[in-house]
Amino acid sequence: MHEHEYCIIGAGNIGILLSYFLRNEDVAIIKKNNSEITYVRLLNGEKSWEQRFVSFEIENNFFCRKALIATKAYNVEEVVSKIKGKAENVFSFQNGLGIIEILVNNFGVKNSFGSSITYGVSSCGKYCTEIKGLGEIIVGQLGKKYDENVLSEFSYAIKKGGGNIEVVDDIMPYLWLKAIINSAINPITTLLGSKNKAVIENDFAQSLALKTIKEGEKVASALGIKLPSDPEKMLFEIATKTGENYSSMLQDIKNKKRTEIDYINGYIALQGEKLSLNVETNKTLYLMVKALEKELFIT
Ligand SMILES: NC(=O)C1=CN([C@@H]2O[C@H](COP(=O)(O)OP(=O)(O)OC[C@H]3O[C@@H](n4cnc5c(N)ncnc54)[C@H](O)[C@@H]3O)[C@@H](O)[C@H]2O)C=CC1
Ligand SMILES: CC(C)(CO)C(=O)C(=O)O
Repeated sequence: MHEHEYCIIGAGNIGILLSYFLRNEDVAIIKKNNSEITYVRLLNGEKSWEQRFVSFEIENNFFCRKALIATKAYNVEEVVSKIKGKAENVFSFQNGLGIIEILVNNFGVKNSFGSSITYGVSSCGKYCTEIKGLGEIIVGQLGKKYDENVLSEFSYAIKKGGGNIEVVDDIMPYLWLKAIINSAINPITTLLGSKNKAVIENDFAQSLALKTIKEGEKVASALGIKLPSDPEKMLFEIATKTGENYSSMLQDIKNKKRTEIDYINGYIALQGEKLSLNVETNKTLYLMVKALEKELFIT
């Protein structure tokens, strides 16, 4: 049986970024199929790094003290069903909402950790990822820090590997803040086929983005979630900082891959509807992106 301190599930962009920060720890990479991972590679400006890791399939017999789920949001349920009983503490790194709840339902609140990542990484080939924008990892648990030891071990290891990380008391407001920003940038740039800067430079796109954000703020507030910063201000900051990038949703559509819209605008709209709030803008953006996926035969 494989036993490791860290298992990174998913050797995509975020999985490789995490493997880089944790390169000196006891790490295994868990992959989807039996394709051989000879090494993973990360490009950071002029610098390039590559390393071999122990890797095996999720069906194998293993036990991990910390399992880091680095798949897309729509793969989390399946991953969780496959690692139940094989992992002690489980971390999620997905954009969007409703993910940490899946962990809590399966591993309990004390062993579930959520995060919000503002690094920007994109693929540069098989098992290769490129850092496009520096950011940070904000990590925490639901409501409060239940396991300070696990949080500090993880944060110490990431820092040692050169990553920026902040541990917070309750991760939920951070997850909502990031999701509200994504709810404005991602679908609008996807539908326009534009870079992120379109939501600030195109005045029509900007007013749609601000309407979307206002709705998300209303839903969060009705749920009693106090956002850690002003999402409107953050929209301008993030769209400026990542202005030349294409959002992950637009990249997914360009690559004919499923988007995470269900976990962003879809989730916000659903919560808003349950509270009888007007969430028409989020609902419309959700339906437009789902319609686009269908037109492109993406399932
Ligand atoms: N790329 C970025 O800059 C950022 C991404 N995120 C979030 O991180 C998450 C991951 O994004 P990326 O790394 O870009 O996606 P990706 O598509 O590059 O990587 C996902 C990986 O998970 C693997 N996977 C799927 N199911 C699996 C299974 N059952 N077992 C093992 N591996 C499995 C896939 O084969 C793929 O290699 C997404 O939710 C995204 O929104 C968050 C912040 C920034
Ligand atoms: C912050 C932003 C919008 C950067 O592109 C992002 O998280 C994404 O594309 O998913």
